[in-house]
Amino acid sequence: MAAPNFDRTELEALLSKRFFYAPSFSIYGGVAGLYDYGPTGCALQTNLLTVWRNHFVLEEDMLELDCSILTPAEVLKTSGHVDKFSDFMVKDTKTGDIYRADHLVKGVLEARLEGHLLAKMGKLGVTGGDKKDAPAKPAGKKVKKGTVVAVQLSDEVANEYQTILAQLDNYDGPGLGDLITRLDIRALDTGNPVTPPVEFNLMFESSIGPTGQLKGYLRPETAQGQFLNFKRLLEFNNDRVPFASATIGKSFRNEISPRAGLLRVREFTMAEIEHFVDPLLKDHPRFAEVADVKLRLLPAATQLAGGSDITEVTIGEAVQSKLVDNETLGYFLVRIYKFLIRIGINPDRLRFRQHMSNEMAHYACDCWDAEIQSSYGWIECVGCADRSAYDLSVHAAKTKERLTVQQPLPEPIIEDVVQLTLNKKVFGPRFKKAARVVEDHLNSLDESQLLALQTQLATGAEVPVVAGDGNTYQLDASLLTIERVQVKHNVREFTPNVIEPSFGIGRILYSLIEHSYYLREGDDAQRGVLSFPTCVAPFKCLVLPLSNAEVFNPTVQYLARQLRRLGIAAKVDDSSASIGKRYARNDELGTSFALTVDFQTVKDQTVTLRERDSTQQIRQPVDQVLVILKELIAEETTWKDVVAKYPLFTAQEVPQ
Ligand SMILES: Nc1ncnc2c1ncn2[C@@H]1O[C@H](COP(=O)(O)OP(=O)(O)OP(=O)(O)O)[C@@H](O)[C@H]1O
Repeated sequence: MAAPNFDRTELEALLSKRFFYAPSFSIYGGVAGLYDYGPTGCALQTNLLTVWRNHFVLEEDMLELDCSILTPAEVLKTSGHVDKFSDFMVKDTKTGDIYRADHLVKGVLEARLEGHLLAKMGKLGVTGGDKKDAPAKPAGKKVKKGTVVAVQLSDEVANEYQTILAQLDNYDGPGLGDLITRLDIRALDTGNPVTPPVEFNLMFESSIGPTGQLKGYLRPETAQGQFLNFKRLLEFNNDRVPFASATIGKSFRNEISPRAGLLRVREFTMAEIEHFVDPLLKDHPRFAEVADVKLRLLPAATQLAGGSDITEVTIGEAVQSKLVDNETLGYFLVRIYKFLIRIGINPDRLRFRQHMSNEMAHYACDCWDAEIQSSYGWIECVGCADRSAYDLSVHAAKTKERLTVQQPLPEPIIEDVVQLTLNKKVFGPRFKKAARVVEDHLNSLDESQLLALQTQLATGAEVPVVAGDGNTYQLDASLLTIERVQVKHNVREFTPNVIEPSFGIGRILYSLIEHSYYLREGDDAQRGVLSFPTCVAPFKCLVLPLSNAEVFNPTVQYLARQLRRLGIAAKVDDSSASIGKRYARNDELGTSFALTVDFQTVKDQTVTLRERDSTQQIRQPVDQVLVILKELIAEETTWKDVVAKYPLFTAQEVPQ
């Protein structure tokens, strides 16, 4: 749902005019899901990432990495992406248009509910939907695109639709297929029937090197590079956990149907953290600092009951009641919240949604998405999952590298274990080339399986086993011994668990733009303003001479030089447009402050300083204004404090 009076078309026109971002390759017709950032969007993204680095990497003492994007297939096979990183798609049976299955179900059910609402109000409504957002037409009826047909549903059916929508992320492919058949879900744009859902892997495939033999993929997330460097990172951190690594970089996903601007693209910047922690010690040393922070939570249980009501609790309470699995996960939820608020996300349009069981990877023990509400609805912008020991374990098993922590124990521990010892003199000659595969099979047996084998061997019989190559081998008691022994441990060895906050920067950036946008009454028309907090504003200060009269040049040049020296991103606008127009232009860019040089400046070396949102101005000597500006940008003072200290300068005193 959009903010009141919000018009996305107007905002998109502003973003295009002020070159925040634009479709890539547009003069060749463009490619869906690929965007170029212009000077304004680039500056906004850079500032957002600077805040991110300060907030996470510096504040939490994280180890930043920059790893390869091109990834050998073997790595992503081991991580599970080759087999499971997919979404379900359906095809319009007549036009061949492709839809992501869950998005189609959502679009159709939402349109039916909207039609139901209109019918209840006794109206035939027309929504402003365009082709891509067009609600479903009733089966078989020809209806103009963008039209919602008022069709009253029974309360029972309407309730069922609400419940399905609340749980949609919990449906797998077959589940979506059942819904499509049972509810007669049809293509949004044509009303034609669609095919059953089929799985589509989202990774872009490539080959590395000239032979084409080494298959690879463009990485779909930055996490794997961090896991593969775990040993080096651990050593860098003096062999101790917890610690966190972080990466900012591009990821690639061949999205089935990218239709929502920056929110669903095929190439995007991610900022990901992997926090490695002892599985037995998931408390967090700084949890007390955040325990009282209240978050808006949407628990899995609420969604499974078909609801969407927010539970507002402190993170301390949420962890204590086990709603949030552990302190470290809770700590990161608050840190994510604070980051998003800091850059200007509206806290009332931010919630943390817990994953339902089917939605969560089988190895994850708890997962929450920071969802931000925009005109596109509630959109996941940050995922925060406890991935347990999955990633390090699978890479260790595949590569035989020890991706574990060895922790010296204060007191040695004596442990009873079942030990397998091979009689190598007999084992090697007996199995020859197959010795390795039989040994691997035996090593893969757990204690109870080993004990069962020992019982069988003790009878003196030959025992057949099927090894990893699919062949059967005969074992007898001369080949091995299995016994219970006591082992003394001086170190504890464990695979750390990983808590992973994963940020989609483009989604955050777009949501921030929507939350910052408002319209202000101008002299002739309403003007858009992007009210970015100064820390992320693409440009902090505009310098403008009243006109292009020569007399203003020395002060304008002086101000520009001083702002450069202070490291303040500024723009000089000496175009011939009126002052009002130039202010308005910069309000659209989200520029926080403006310095105006006028005839009085020439007389007494004073300039005006204007603040974007209040449009208030003060007038002070040039060097004094620079000091004030520096303090404002460093957030050492606020505009409220400034106007409490210096008299306001009224607009009519600046001729326009
Ligand atoms: N196609 C995309 N375009 C832009 N950002 C994306 C895209 N896919 C994922 N992200 C961002 O990366 C973050 C982490 O990715 P994750 O794998 O958790 O997303 P996801 O659950 O696959 O997203 P979705 O269900 O929306 O496709 C998301 O929170 C989101 O901000």
